[in-house]
Amino acid sequence: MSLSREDHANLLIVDDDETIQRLLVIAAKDHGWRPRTAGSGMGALDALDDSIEAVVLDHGLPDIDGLQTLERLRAAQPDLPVIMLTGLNDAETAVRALRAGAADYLTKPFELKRLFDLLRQIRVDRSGPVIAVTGASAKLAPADGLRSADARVRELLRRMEKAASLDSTILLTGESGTGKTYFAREIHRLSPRANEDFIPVSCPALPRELLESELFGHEKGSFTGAVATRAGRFEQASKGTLFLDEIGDLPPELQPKLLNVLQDREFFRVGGSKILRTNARVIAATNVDLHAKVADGSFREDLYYRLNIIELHIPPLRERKDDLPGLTAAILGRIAARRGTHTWTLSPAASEAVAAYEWPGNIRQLENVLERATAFTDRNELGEKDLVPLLESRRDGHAANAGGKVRTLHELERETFLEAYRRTGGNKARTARELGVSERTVYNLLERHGLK
Ligand SMILES: Nc1ncnc2c1ncn2[C@@H]1O[C@H](COP(=O)(O)OP(=O)(O)OP(=O)(O)O)[C@@H](O)[C@H]1O
Repeated sequence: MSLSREDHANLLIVDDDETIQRLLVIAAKDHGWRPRTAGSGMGALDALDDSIEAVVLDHGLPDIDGLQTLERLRAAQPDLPVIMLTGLNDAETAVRALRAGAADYLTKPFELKRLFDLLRQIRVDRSGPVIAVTGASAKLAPADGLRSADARVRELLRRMEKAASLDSTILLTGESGTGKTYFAREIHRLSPRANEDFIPVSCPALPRELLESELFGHEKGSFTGAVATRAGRFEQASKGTLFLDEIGDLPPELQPKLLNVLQDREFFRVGGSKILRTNARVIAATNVDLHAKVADGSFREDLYYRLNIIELHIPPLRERKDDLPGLTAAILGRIAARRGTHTWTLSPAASEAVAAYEWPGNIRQLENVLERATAFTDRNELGEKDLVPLLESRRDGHAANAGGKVRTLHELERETFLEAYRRTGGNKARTARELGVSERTVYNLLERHGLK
């Protein structure tokens, strides 16, 4: 183990190859860093202290490997950005490093310039309040959602961008309305498949037989109503991205079929006997705890691990309140652009009300509230009065018997439905779950009460 300790070092270089160590030290100094070196995983842990701003970590180390070192370093300092150096063609390690929280990875041999560009960006990210992610997305116009004032979300964005280029299956987790679909589209947009199709499929929206046919296609005559042969979404998305929303609702009968297609890329159409192949990249999303579903036997463990190659968890809005001003401005800008009007600002009191609220329906609810608040004002500034009545408390709305007046069943249904629908920020799947009905019933209710 070689370990050189310099006071106030801010970059830890971990590599057992002394030539590379020396090279990196010289380059680091040239780029204004104060390097410290370690030649092993345990050495890296010894060398870590609060002054270290970032780590460059080789995977092939003599004692504990780079991934284990990464895990221990991040357990010691959860926000520590680590750039992993992996071997050529070692995509698996790269994926595992990103899953374990690496900020980025580089395959050896790499250009020093690329490494120090990444390190510079890490510094910028850490010092600036609102930044755009680097790399592929920087070449495109940075989307609103790819900015964050929250360190945890910035890290997520970096991992997301990296994962976009890898073609691996991704599992997006997070509460309803946190932006899983939005992120899935962004991942597709940042991926090499950007010019191909992005095909979303909502698992609970269809009954089992139709979902199977939707995903895998069917042969003519394979069931009543199958009047013609139809290609499924896996075929259509073969060059692009297939987004499986609410994957936790995938019926048990379809889980083995999805597992097969993820493992072997092969499947049959419903009623078909010809093996078909697909190259679709799969992004799945869930707002339920799939672990718990595995534990209670309603979701296959092997499928869970197949889907969860890279997990990206989007925190709820109440845990990233620093992002509220940026998201509010972005959403207001979007509404203004759509309506062809000026945009709006929030008065200090309105901003405070927004910040104090818990946003159970997350970004979708924020969007709905801003849509409604801006619909009825001629002013450029939204005040507390424009917003507060739209921020419902969970206890509100139980007006089934308000004023002792007897309601018709139709009215009660409408109120109960609307309450759940608003509380979930207009999310149909979650409304369905809250009310214990199917998602199709939610569509019927919207229709029946003239809310479509
Ligand atoms: N980062 C963001 N910036 C701006 N708008 C966003 C962002 N994330 C999400 N949104 C908007 O918030 C709304 C809800 O997002 P989205 O549908 O992606 O959530 P979701 O997590 O997929 O919800 P569900 O689990 O209910 O399907 C969308 O209209 C989306 O455009």
